[in-house]
Amino acid sequence: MTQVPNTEEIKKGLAGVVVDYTAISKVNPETNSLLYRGYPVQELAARCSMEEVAYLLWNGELPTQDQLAEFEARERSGRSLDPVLKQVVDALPTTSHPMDVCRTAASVHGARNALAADSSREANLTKALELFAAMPAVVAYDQRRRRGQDLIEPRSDLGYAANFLWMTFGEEPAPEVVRAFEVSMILYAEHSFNASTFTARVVTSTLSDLHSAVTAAIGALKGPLHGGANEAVMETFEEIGIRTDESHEEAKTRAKAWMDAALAAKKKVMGFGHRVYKHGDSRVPTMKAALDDLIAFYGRPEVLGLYDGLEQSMDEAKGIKPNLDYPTGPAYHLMGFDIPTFTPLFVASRIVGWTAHVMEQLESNSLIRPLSAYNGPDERHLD
Ligand SMILES: CC(=O)SCCNC(=O)CCNC(=O)[C@H](O)C(C)(C)COP(=O)(O)OP(=O)(O)OC[C@H]1O[C@@H](n2cnc3c(N)ncnc32)[C@H](O)[C@@H]1OP(=O)(O)O
Ligand SMILES: O=C([O-])CC(=O)C(=O)O
Repeated sequence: MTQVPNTEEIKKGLAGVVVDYTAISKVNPETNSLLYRGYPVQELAARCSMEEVAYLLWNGELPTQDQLAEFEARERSGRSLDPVLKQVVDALPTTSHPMDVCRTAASVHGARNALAADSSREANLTKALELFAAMPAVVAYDQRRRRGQDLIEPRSDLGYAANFLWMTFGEEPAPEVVRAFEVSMILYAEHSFNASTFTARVVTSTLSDLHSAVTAAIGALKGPLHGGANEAVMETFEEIGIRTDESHEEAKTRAKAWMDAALAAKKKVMGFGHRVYKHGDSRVPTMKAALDDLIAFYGRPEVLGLYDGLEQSMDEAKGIKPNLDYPTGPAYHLMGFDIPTFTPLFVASRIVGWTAHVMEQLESNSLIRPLSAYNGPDERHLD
């Protein structure tokens, strides 16, 4: 390609630009499908644990029973909140967003890691697993301290998803809730060259380290056009008003009226639309089924009414479909998470995808450095 920028080649937002190969996941908007290392994500969500999916994304194959046992043992041994990290978290104001706490925690993890500067695949696999194991404690404790509650120690008899809920709420979670939560974690784990993963790859392409890449990716995920949308969805539900005494139909009617007014005011409604999927997000049906199970479990038809009303009105007015952040928002609300904890939950899961991409980028690295077309003042000189 010529080094003299051709303005006709400008692709704002890199829309439609194919930047590199990846063998980690395949997003196919034509068939509305998503494969992790060749496996449909729906099959993985139905039949696998989050630990198995993490192993698959990092290693390319599902684990044997022995490999899984070893992997689980390592994950379980890394779940406690490092006392130094706890001091750092405690020193951060509760007015800060929990995503700022996550970003700080990832950075502190790197600064305290003996392997920080070692970017061999072996060291990166170790650091990725350590971060994956440790982040739930940060997310769970941060929500608890904001509620004036103490740290809960992890339980090594529970799987990743059940332990995450245990450390957040200090109660043995119901199997229905664990399953819905685990499905959300699996669906959030990986999605090719999305903005935060691309950020991680850009950082890695400079031969910087894994924790720097993850820290930067957390910053990219925070925005409401990306991961921050799951929080914004629930803020919309709250703005419309969640009335537990309302029927499905009553709630749906109010939600439709809210959406009609929002679209008439040319508002962008978070949780809808996607850069790649234009006919619906491949993950939504699976997460919607998990949300339906939660709604039945908690007996909350009015939440479904709000969900259906917004979705239907948006579809009728603009034909724009929900993305994954749309069903996860109300699902996390029903599970009892506070809204500002929603995007940190996404972080805890996406750490797997980001770090898989860090390792892949290093396998055939090329510095990521596109061109720009200058449109500032013509050359001029100091008087
Ligand atoms: C897990 C995830 O990160 S999924 C994404 C989460 N993000 C959100 O939910 C934020 C809301 N959605 C959006 O802002 C967008 O749909 C994006 C950023 C996700 C994708 O954006 P793009 O591919 O750049 O599409 P773009 O924003 O140009 O939208 C195309 C048209 O659809 C409209 N549109 C897209 N999404 C929405 C929405 N959520 N609400 C209202 N209108 C929308 C745009 O206004 C635009 O209309 P126009 O052509 O009349 O100007
Ligand atoms: O792919 C994207 O652009 C955003 C997304 O859905 C994700 O990161 O899961």
